[in-house]
Amino acid sequence: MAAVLRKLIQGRLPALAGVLCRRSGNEGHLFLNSSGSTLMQPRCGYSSPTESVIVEMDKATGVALLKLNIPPVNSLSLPLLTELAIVLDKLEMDKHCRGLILTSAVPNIFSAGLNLFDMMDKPNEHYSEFWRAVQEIWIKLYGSSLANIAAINGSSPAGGCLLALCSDYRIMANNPHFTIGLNETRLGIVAPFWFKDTLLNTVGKRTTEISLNLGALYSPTEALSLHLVDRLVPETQLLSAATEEMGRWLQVPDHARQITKSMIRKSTLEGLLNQREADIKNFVEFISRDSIQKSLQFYAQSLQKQKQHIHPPSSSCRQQISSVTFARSPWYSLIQRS
Ligand SMILES: CCCCCCCCCCCC/C=C/CC(=O)SCCNC(=O)CCNC(=O)[C@H](O)C(C)(C)COP(=O)(O)OP(=O)(O)OC[C@H]1O[C@@H](n2cnc3c(N)ncnc32)[C@H](O)[C@@H]1OP(=O)(O)O
Repeated sequence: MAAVLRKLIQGRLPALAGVLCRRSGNEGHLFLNSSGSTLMQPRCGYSSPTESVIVEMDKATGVALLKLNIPPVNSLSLPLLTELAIVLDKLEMDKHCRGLILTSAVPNIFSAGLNLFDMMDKPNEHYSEFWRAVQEIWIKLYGSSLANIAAINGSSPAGGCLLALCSDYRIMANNPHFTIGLNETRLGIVAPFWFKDTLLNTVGKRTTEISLNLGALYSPTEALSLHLVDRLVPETQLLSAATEEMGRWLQVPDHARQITKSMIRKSTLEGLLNQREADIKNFVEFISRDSIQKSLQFYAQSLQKQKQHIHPPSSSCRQQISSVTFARSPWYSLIQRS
């Protein structure tokens, strides 16, 4: 396949060769070096020593099922991001692997997004390392050469939603208790430009404007209507639906699908690749501000207080979910106090 890609890029798509050469530090993904040769490392196996990331490889189909497994909420901590990066690299380098289904081993939660505690009360060096790891996962997933389907089997706020948005296709369990969206503004923080771009590429400008400004979290039905997800299925059918959908993606020859995907995503990826260090600097400067730290602390405390004061939603009533979500906002805490 490397030879085919080389030929295509050198012969028929010369414009791509220059564009795709920049990510020499991210071997095995959709990127080629300037001479057109692939940057993939020798093929090797993979494993997840701590089982935070469970990988089940179907050798017959070449599809890897990757389950995030950090109870209680699959929050994306520095160790989890690091482990996930290693697993993604290994899958990308596995010549038998053609597709990836991303899901969660934790009931009712896909991922709660970035670990709040990695963004609170830490030295700047930690923020910097953490943000580089977040960038790395986005680059690896959004730029993956594998066909990638998210089987969203639970709530998926903020960074959890971003993980799902990196996939080529999103199937969500149709459970009205689950929510999905980029809710950063509700925490008093700002989704970085590449979160915004990933959403924009998926749902368009107007929906992005509304969703990001309001920090909206959507029910599965709402998410479907906005094309934030592509399909809803009953929870029990999620994995079979994802596997069936994967079959459709794998009917397309890999090289054609990969080059098409890279053409569509490369300018968005380059947006970050061209300014990673500046983006890290911005993040560290932003997150270490006293006002932002206070917002995050309010928010983390409000999550914990919910446990003491609010019973978990017991009916299928969406309104209840929305009010719980809003009640978790630091702004709500402030309103309550005044
Ligand atoms: C000049 C300007 C330039 C601008 C530059 C911009 C630079 C960048 C800015 C920064 C951007 C940063 C981007 C961040 C993206 C994120 O992902 S932030 C994280 C957002 N996540 C959330 O809001 C989700 C919060 N969690 C929930 O809503 C719920 O927990 C849940 C719906 C996921 C699950 O609910 P439930 O099952 O009821 O569990 P809980 O009891 O709520 O939680 C259990 C347990 O987990 C803890 N927890 C929850 N979420 C997180 C998390 N994200 N991180 C760490 N821990 C979390 C929760 O506190 C509970 O802990 P205890 O058991 O009480 O100890």
